Amino acid sequence: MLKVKNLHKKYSGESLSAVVDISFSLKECEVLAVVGKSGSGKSTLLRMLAGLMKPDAGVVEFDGKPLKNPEEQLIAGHDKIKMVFQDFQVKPNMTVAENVKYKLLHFNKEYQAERCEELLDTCGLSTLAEKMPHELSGGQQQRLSLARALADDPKLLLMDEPFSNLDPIIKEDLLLELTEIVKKERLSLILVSHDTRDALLIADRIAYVEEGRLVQIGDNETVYKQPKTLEVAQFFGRVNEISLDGQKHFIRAEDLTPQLEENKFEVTVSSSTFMGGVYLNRARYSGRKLVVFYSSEKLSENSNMVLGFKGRCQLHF
Ligand SMILES: Nc1ncnc2c1ncn2[C@@H]1O[C@H](COP(=O)(O)OP(=O)(O)OP(=O)(O)O)[C@@H](O)[C@H]1O
Repeated sequence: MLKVKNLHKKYSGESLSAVVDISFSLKECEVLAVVGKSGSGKSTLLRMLAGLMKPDAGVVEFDGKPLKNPEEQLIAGHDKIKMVFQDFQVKPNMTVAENVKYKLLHFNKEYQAERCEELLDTCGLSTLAEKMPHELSGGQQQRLSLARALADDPKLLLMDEPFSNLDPIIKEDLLLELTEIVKKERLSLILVSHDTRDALLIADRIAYVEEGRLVQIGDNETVYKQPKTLEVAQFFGRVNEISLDGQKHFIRAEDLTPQLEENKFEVTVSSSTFMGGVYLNRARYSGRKLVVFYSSEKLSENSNMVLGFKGRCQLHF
């Protein structure tokens, strides 16, 4: 449904391009997370996908037709592509239900009432229908923004760091609810995030962007287990660079195991920090080289132990 071909964008006055030759496609009902470090070009890409920013080069095709850029039409954007903004964009003087109905004004009263009820139910707002926006919590306001976006009957939702200002558990719940809503409404979703947990939680595929370039796109497990570069690997968690017998091995912290009889080496523990559920340990080997690994028990400082890793856990770039 969405095809992105060789997109390029450089802001005037900037020496580096914000988006460099990005191409990918998105299927119907697919959820794609675009991840990358701050300043890597994620938001710029999303704005071009929404038709809110003109690319310097390249095309965005939606349902087989090139997307019009803002200079080619009176109101920027596309009817079926909806960007959900973080700053809520709700009408402060209307109730929750009125806020949603306002988006349905061009329909008859009966359909308005029916669709409004359905959307409030979908977004978990039924009991709050008569509340004013200022009476809602942050999460509830985000749900209202979503309900309003859904009222426009989009086929593709675009979200830039949704729910980022909420508590982690509330955010996690909302993201899971969002996947259900997206499935129920048969929508595709592109979500921008710098948080790998968001991406793994919600996406079918992950796109990793670095310095404006699409470094890797693939299903979640592939991107995690077979990262194309060390940067992609490190974005998803701590990676140890271990030199053993003159060879370099890249091993995730969770794949370094005490007492394993494979690829073993001796370390001295320098710290063991409780992280809730696991301890994060730092240790030295071969003099001063650092490794990081997890354990279920607290380890004693300066204790010596043997760590190992399975050959199949090695990351190859
Ligand atoms: N309006 C602008 N004018 C000039 N440069 C900009 C503008 N907006 C973004 N940039 C630059 O373009 C690059 C990409 O920015 P963008 O906001 O797309 O990255 P991002 O990955 O979304 O970052 P973050 O995760 O911090 O939001 C950055 O170097 C940024 O400084």
